[in-house]
Amino acid sequence: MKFEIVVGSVLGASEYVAEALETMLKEKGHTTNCHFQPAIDNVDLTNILLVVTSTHGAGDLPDNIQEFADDLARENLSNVNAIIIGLGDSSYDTFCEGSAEIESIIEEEGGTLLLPVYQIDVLHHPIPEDVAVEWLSNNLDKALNSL
Ligand SMILES: Cc1cc2nc3c(=O)[nH]c(=O)nc-3n(C[C@H](O)[C@H](O)[C@H](O)COP(=O)(O)O)c2cc1C
Repeated sequence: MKFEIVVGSVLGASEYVAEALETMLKEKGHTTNCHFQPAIDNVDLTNILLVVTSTHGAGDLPDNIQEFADDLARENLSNVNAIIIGLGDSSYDTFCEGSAEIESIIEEEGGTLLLPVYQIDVLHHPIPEDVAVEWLSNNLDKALNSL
């Protein structure tokens, strides 16, 4: 399968997660395009959309993914299959709201989430790429079987 990995990050943690996921997916024989500065025109939405994003500000998406999210909300996503991983810190009462925003956009525009959103609390998982790789490895077959 082909994956478009779209990253929202301020401090780099989500980028590490995306890179680790990319390595794992390639090891399993999949193809990946990783977008650290995502632009809707460069993301092939016929592939599986894998969004990895943190939350910043007061529950906001990182700046680098904001325009992509706005553009995504203007698309018809009825043929889009997506997986979302959110990074956040549960000491904020806006825990992982950035990933929740992406989830809302995908659902409102008719897209399909292949798995429930996986939220990583960096307070408890200081190396988020480890749990992200473990989670996606364990759930990939289930996600792909639903296609
Ligand atoms: C200024 C600032 C604001 C943050 N706001 C939130 C927030 O509202 N909700 C949340 O869940 N996490 C919040 N976080 C935690 C980050 O999402 C978390 O540290 C994440 O791992 C950062 O990933 P990144 O390096 O990819 O940006 C905030 C972190 C900082 C430094």
